[in-house]
Amino acid sequence: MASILEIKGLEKRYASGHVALHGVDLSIEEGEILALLGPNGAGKTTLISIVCGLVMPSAGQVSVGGFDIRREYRRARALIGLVPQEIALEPFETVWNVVRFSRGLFGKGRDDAHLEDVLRSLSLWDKRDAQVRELSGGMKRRVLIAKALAHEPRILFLDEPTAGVDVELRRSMWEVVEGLRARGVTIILTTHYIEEAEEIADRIAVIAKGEILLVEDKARLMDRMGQKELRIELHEPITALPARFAEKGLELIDEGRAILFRYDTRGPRTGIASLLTDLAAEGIVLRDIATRQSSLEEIFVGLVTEEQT
Ligand SMILES: Nc1ncnc2c1ncn2[C@@H]1O[C@H](COP(=O)(O)OP(=O)(O)OP(=O)(O)O)[C@@H](O)[C@H]1O
Repeated sequence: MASILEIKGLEKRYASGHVALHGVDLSIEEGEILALLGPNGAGKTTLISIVCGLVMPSAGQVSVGGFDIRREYRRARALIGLVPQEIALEPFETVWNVVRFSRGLFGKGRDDAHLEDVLRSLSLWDKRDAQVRELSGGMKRRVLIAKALAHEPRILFLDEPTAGVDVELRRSMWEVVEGLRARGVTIILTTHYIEEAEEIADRIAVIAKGEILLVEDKARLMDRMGQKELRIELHEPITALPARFAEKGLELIDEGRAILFRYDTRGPRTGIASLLTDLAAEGIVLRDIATRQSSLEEIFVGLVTEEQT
């Protein structure tokens, strides 16, 4: 599939001397959802701002749909929709005018059918004549998305779409993103909520201290780096694990009612079979066993900590 965004050797040194981006390379395929995951201050907003032409890069190249963001700024920018972190909307303007003006700003001709389609897809059609100030926080966020889609961009940036919103609103934003994906919009979202990346992204890029630590297909990442946990419920609680088990990295949890065993899915042997035999030999009777894949959160924390040590 063709790439819609190409970033090569991107550097940003702010006037303060702070290096916010350090040799970033990234290629985004048309139609995918990429989550740019990183802790506070990692450089996510700086990266988006450069692609959108709001911040000047110190070095490197960025092209959107084949257009260089500096030499062919207008053509590149026309392909991008940006949903900023902060809600900045004119309170007395109607929803309809917000999207109509935004389309006009990009020099696009009037297309009421497209705007209706965008508003309907974001469940805002009934609110088209309402003023922005009358809307709930969740609706205002959706208006920001509608505004960003008004000029028919091919790529949409969502900068921390759910920062500071409650769990319910976060879920409804995820549904909106899912709907946009179904319409073929390429989406790059920044987040420091791992749960968010895990839920909606096709690929995950991890950024820390201005460097991309990895970019990988979500499922493959979880598979490659994933550890599994085996939780063994005991029939009777025990006070301590026999010494030979401590060496295997077993942990006694839930006040002696369960044992936790972490194993690597990539190894030639998991060690589960011998563990179960050994437990039986010690007279430990099992009640139930369950396995769990480690979450992206554990993978992420592992990566960022590895980088810092
Ligand atoms: N205008 C600026 N001048 C100097 N330093 C800046 C400027 N803007 C950002 N920075 C610094 O660059 C680094 C990256 O900031 P950026 O906002 O890109 O990070 P982020 O990953 O988006 O963080 P957050 O998740 O907190 O939004 C930070 O250390 C920040 O303090």
